Amino acid sequence: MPSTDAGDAAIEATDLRKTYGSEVALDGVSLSVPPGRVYGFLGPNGAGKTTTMRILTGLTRPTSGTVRVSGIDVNDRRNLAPRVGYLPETPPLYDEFSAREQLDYVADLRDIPKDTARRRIDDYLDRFDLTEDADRRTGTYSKGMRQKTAFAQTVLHDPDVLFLDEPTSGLDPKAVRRIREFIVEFADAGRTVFLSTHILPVVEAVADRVGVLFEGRLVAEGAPEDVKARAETGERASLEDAFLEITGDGDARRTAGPDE
Ligand SMILES: Nc1ncnc2c1ncn2[C@@H]1O[C@H](COP(=O)(O)OP(=O)(O)OP(=O)(O)O)[C@@H](O)[C@H]1O
Repeated sequence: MPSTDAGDAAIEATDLRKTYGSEVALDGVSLSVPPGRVYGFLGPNGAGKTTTMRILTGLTRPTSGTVRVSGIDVNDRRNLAPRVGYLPETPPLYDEFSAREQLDYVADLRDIPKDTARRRIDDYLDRFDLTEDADRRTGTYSKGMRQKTAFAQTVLHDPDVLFLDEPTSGLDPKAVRRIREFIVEFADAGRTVFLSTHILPVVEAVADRVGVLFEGRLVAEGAPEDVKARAETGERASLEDAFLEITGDGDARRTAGPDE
């Protein structure tokens, strides 16, 4: 069957606009992510990243524009839900459940067969060093333990496209590495990750493509090397240098010196 680039995209967003009263949160955002890629989504506070992710996962309706994920219109929630995992910035966990109960509960909601669910739950608990605490209430967990539990519940149904909002928030270096490894393995298996984070070294380590959102517009997009090349600091520029240049904070960085 002949195919087009648009038809093949894992995420295809066209001219997204979102207004809240007179506030313009998104002002014509279009993006396309092929399967098997990791897309790093950057932007300063208030740029519209969360709004974009909620629209891409069908949780918020855009004022105008369209989104297809895995070829499915995001308004078609019944067909979309099994294909997509979304880790929001503040993940929903029931304090009174243990990690194991929380994951069992999500497996049930997702109709994952019992044997598969048990195997995956044991695997994720082990992978994220939660096995020993798996039967303790999540309400007694540290922030990092809650984040790891939430990550496991986001991927438990084996989605095709993963939307991650600050997935390494509150995690120790070992757990950050586990998440990075997971993202790379996931993409190597032909699946897609849309990763929003302020932790630029994580993006540099895993992203194939980077988009920078600023005041509701995608102001830079490309391979991390190409986006970095936009920084005036030249060859040795980091993604952070480029981010600060692109979002207009380059002056602050350049003038900060030992005299200040
Ligand atoms: N429900 C809402 N009602 C009114 N304004 C909103 C709402 N949600 C978001 N906004 C506004 O839209 C803009 C974008 O917010 P959004 O949360 O998407 O930014 P963000 O890039 O995710 O920021 P951060 O990095 O701080 O999480 C902000 O000006 C915010 O005040």
